Amino acid sequence: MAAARRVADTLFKAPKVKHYTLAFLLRDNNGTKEVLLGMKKRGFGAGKWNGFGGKVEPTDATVSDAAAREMNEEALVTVLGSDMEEKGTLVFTFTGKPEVMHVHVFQVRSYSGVPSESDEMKPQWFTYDAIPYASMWADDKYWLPSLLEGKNIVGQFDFDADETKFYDHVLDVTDA
Ligand SMILES: Nc1nc2c([nH]c(=O)n2[C@H]2C[C@H](O)[C@@H](COP(=O)(O)OP(=O)(O)OP(=O)(O)O)O2)c(=O)[nH]1
Ligand SMILES: [Mg+2]
Ligand SMILES: [Mg+2]
Repeated sequence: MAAARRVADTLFKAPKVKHYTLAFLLRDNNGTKEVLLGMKKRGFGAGKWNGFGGKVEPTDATVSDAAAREMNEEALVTVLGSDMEEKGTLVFTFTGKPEVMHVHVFQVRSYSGVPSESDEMKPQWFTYDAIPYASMWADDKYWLPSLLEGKNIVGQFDFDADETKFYDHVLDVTDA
């Protein structure tokens, strides 16, 4: 549990911590497992494929509710906070930025509606062998395969100021 210890110390020492959600919608498509990713159209991480999520707001009752709200806003589906399955924590630091990002990671299998394009995301289903890691955040290939295997993750990635590569990381993967 080395990563959990490091994450705890980073959060404890950070001048400011901002909470985010990140959720992956999963489906079984006639026996083939698929995950919904969205091409981010604006803001932080624009031009990258990612799961759905965003800032936890003071009006969200819980982090799970925030994850469901963001999924609903960005993929135009209906998901309940109670259907969000917590899968772990990722912490991101950026050189020169005092603020630390605390990302709460979820998966969800139960939803209604058809994923559709929103102002922020253009959704697309991907089979697990076709995840576009080259067009995702640099850290994702370290932990997303484990997440898709059903594992839980705790990690920290310390990025350079330009947000393109990380110079240090710790990651714990545990069975669910
Ligand atoms: N996969 C992955 N996701 C990341 C990384 N870093 C990072 O912030 N994210 C996620 C967490 C959030 O889901 C998202 C950033 O939040 P956001 O900018 O989409 O916030 P939001 O939806 O509230 O946006 P807005 O309404 O304020 O425009 O990106 C990363 O390294 N890998
Ligand atoms: Mg977002
Ligand atoms: Mg938001």
